[in-house]
Amino acid sequence: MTMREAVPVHILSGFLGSGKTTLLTQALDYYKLKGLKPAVLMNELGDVNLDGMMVEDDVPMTEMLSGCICCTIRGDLGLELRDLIREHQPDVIFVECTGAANPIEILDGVTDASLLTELELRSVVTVVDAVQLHERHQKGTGKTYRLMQDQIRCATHLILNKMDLIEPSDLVKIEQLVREWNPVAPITVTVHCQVDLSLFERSAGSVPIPESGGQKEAHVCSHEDGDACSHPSHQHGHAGHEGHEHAAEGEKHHSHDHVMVYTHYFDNPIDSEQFEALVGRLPEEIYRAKGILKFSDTGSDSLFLFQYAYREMDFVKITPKENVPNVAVFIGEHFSKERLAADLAALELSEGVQKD
Ligand SMILES: Nc1nc2c(ncn2[C@@H]2O[C@H](COP(=O)(O)OP(=O)(O)OP(=O)(O)O)[C@@H](O)[C@H]2O)c(=O)[nH]1
Repeated sequence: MTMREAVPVHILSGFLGSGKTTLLTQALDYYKLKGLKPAVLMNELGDVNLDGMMVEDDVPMTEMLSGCICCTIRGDLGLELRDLIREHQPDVIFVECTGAANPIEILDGVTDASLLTELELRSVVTVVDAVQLHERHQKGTGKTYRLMQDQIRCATHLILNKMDLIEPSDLVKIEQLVREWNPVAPITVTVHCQVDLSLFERSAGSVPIPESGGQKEAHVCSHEDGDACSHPSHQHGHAGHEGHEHAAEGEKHHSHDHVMVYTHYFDNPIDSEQFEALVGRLPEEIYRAKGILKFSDTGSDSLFLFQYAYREMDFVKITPKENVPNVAVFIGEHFSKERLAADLAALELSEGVQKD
């Protein structure tokens, strides 16, 4: 067997809807333009991979669905990465975490000792939704806020995204906040994640891999209590939160245990205006939604990729090559799935009534 160099791996982290897929698609184009072969491991909480629709067919992609790689399916991460490498021999791999994932747990999976010769973790890039962070900071509490903190702390690069939605005066505050939590990672301020993509190449060696046996204590995060992570590349002890070790695996709490997902499959096309009105009325506990929708009022065969992230709605017309489900995924905390399901079903019902 010929020895290949270890494949560089980049972890894309960031809260739900912050812009990870937006960054990923640009990074893939960047590598392809250089004549290189990128691959993707994508993890989604829901049971359909809608973000995967944004990745072109020539990019090898492994999907880990219906769970979060940072906990429920973490054990499979190393195996999936290894299979991806052996099957496709990519030049670089991007791991897109679910927005609810704590990246430090994924670091654990990626730096598994048995993988050391095959892959090399190069960076953890966290995309920060500046609007969400700002608003949640003003409230100052909540599990989501603490998860965002962890995602920021564990990054080797920070992308402060959605600047078009932020007042310049707030930007200063957000930058200060992020700096407090992560004093070392370079920060890039962006709209639609437009960064100099050579950052992925410059990041060489910034996340040293533990030497043997995984040395898991070197990068374990305590999320529930808002503690700092002791990251291998920047062991930043915060006042009162010195580098710490975690309790045993079974005692770990995950800061996204509270995140709920509801997936709705539509049997029939629905009215676009009624759907928009419904999304406009969603409770604030539902902070992310996406889907592929077939509307009854926008011409024949019109399919739309639907995005909703922190009260911003977006519809893009798509023409998929294969049959795709008519589906919407809703993600949030403590919302009533039954009520949402009933509201969505009512859209289909009212369609039927209109047609009769
Ligand atoms: N206004 C604005 N919208 C943005 C910006 N960046 C991304 N978006 C939009 O935000 C939505 C979510 O972007 P994604 O890239 O899918 O976010 P994500 O982090 O991959 O989302 P999850 O995978 O669900 O966690 C999309 O509708 C994007 O078009 C930005 O800078 N400004």
